[in-house]
Amino acid sequence: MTQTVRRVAIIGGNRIPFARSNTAYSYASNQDMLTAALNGLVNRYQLQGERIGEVIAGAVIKHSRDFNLARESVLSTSLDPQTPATDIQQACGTGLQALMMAANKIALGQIDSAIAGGSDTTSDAPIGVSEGLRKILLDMNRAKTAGDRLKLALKIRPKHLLPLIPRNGEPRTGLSMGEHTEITVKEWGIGREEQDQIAFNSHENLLAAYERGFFDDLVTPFMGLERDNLARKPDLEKLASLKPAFDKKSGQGTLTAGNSSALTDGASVVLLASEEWAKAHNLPIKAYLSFHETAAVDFFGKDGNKQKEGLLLAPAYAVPRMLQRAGLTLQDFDFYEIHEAFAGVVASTLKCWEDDDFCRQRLGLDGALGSIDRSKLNINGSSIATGHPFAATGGRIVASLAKMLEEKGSGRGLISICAAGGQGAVAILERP
Ligand SMILES: CC(=O)SCCNC(=O)CCNC(=O)[C@H](O)C(C)(C)COP(=O)(O)OP(=O)(O)OC[C@H]1O[C@@H](n2cnc3c(N)ncnc32)[C@H](O)[C@@H]1OP(=O)(O)O
Repeated sequence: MTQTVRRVAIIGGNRIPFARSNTAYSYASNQDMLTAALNGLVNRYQLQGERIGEVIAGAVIKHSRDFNLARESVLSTSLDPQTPATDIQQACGTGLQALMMAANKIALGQIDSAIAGGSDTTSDAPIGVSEGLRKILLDMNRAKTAGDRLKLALKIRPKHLLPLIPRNGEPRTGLSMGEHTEITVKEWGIGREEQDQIAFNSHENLLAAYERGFFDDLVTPFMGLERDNLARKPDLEKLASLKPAFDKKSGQGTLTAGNSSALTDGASVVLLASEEWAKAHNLPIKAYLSFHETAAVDFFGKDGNKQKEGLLLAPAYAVPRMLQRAGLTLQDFDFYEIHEAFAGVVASTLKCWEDDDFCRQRLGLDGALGSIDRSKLNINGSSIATGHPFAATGGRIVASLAKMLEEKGSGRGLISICAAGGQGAVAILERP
């Protein structure tokens, strides 16, 4: 039996405006937000009653009540309830990873249509209870008599009541994403000025994109919010005046609240399909997802490995591997969408590719990949200005890039997303 691989079409996406945590969506759950993003997509492409091949989506910060978040959200929309749904998690790579998995099923002919995306909220982060209290509560739940329950309740001590607040940290190192990035920018000699300029461009580009109506058919208002509420008119002097946010003591810290992505709430989804399905539904194709790749790095020096790598630098490895498979160079792109976890990550990643020694020794190439034309980088803003609801960033980027390619008429765009756990997810979208 032979198996043909089909092209995977991006029809389009939808997201709700992203909100700085503890602001507009303080009382929204992941399910509320993912459902809103899905409903916007359903309305835009008239998918009411449609049985989609599969919905794949996830969240990084989840309550146990979320269960299969993707399925529960599907059941809250007007999609056919016979639409199967799968929940996934790959830290900040979740949205793009969901898309890759859905694309592979379409490419192999297992399904004809899919919706992929994600949702995240740090406003509604689960607060855990201490291990001691958890054990007592479980025992109380199993206790047969009121007396037994009371005996167990009397074991509760003040120390048991300390809550477990989730921390935005890397479990194996105990360092936050920002602390890791401070190490990376020092290693790569990335200065404050370059980081602030990337942040400035992000806000300026996002605001300009909103003004020219670029997001009119990509963003559905939610809970009274019409635009990403972290976007602000940028001011380089103000950016330069902000104090270091993660390295506060050494006097050498360069990451600030201005050049880092902020904790954010939001959700995004993308509709993808086979060409046949798109044609049968009379839906124009914006772009094709032609290549994708993931990579992981040893960021903590397992077994004394001295060649440990920057936590958020895995895309520096994933992109060259993907370029090799695609037979492309780093310069063969009209658009570069590099997720701005921190401006310092964008600058460090670009510097890796410009560095002859890095490319030879770590990537095994014949020489540096070279520079990109920075005027093609994140031209409609990225995570510093929009905000970064972890699992929703992949869908935001894919939907925006597909629309940019549609507007341009033809071309190619590179997506690069770094993720906690030392991982990276990257992809190429093309419009012939
Ligand atoms: C793979 C990945 O993606 S890893 C990334 C995962 N995400 C993260 O790790 C989140 C990182 N970010 C954070 O933890 C937080 O946003 C922090 C620590 C950087 C900043 O948090 P906060 O201190 O609460 O930020 P806050 O929004 O209050 O800003 C601090 C100040 O900077 C100012 N500021 C922030 N951005 C800007 C800007 N663009 N221009 C001017 N001023 C700004 C604020 O107005 C505020 O000023 P004020 O104190 O006078 O009110």
